[in-house]
Amino acid sequence: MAHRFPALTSEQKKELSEIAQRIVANGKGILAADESVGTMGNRLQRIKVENTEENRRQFREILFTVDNSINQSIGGVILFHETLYQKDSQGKLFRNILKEKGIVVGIKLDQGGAPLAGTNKETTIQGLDGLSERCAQYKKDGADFGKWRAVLRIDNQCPSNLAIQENANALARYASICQQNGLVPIVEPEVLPDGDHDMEHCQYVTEKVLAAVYKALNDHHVYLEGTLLKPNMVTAGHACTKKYMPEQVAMATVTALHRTVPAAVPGICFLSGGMSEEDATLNLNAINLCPLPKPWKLSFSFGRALQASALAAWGGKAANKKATQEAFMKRALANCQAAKGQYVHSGSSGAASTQSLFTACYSY
Ligand SMILES: O=P(O)(O)OC[C@@]1(O)O[C@H](CO)[C@@H](O)[C@@H]1O
Repeated sequence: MAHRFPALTSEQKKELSEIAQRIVANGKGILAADESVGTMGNRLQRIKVENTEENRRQFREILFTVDNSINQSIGGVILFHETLYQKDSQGKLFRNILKEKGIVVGIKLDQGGAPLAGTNKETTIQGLDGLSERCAQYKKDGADFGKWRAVLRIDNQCPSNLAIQENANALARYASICQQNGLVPIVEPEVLPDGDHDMEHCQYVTEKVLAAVYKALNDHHVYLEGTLLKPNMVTAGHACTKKYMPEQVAMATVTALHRTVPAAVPGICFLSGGMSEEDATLNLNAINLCPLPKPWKLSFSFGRALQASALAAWGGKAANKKATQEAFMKRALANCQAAKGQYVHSGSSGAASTQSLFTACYSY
């Protein structure tokens, strides 16, 4: 079959691949600060702070106004719609603050799950209708990448073939629409850590899911060099009694990726999925030290594992700004080192950094 209807011009491809590479250059990763209003509410509840627009804005202002040297470890920040249009207390748009630091601005594009009838509580993700128009507007408003999270569960008869195919197709359709509008798509098929399955089963499922995702991306003519993957690390289920070392997680994770993700993909930025901050960093470090071929940058796109200590340090009080920024900077630096396989655990982590951040059936 001849390639008669190219999806993108060479200029579009160049722009997309440059954006993707910038985000993951030199051990940089992504701060996933795209919690929806409800998810942010759960986070704020843990520190007994009311979930108001002003409180969400204040916490994010503290993160985004951290010292400029953050740009050595954070290459991109994913924002929720509300945050893209919010300003700091001096009236400056957050997105401009980030851009001036040389950080690429991203936007969450998926709009939550809808049940797949006839399955064991599986879902597909909504948000494809009108997506092209939304992407065009976000690009005008300063975003250069998008994010879409699809969720797969491990359980009795899960993930079903239907859930795998449907979510892979939705991710590919989203990726294609993003690229048409100049946004690098972050493709996030998350296999949830809920369950008592062992690590080997997670690896099996992750491989099935990723293989379907890359088949669908190819079917939809997605330009892989202008994408980033955001997968789960391969771990045992949260309720599994068997425990695994970071080296074992790393071997299972890189094996699964090696079998399914083409070398054309510039970067793989893991989600943290409820691991403690320290576990997420140690696993990422082990992944980068894994002695298998690794043709992609292996980095992070953490939400909980980059913000838990910072949230705890903040506690809703402006007076804690310095401590909050220090906590955030510390995790960002640790993960940047881990993305280069250079993280050395100091043994002096604060309580918040070793606390499990797991939430059952984590959704929006
Ligand atoms: O698993 P983590 O690292 O905490 O978050 C990963 C993530 O995809 O899941 C969240 C879903 O609301 C998003 O905020 C975030 O981008």
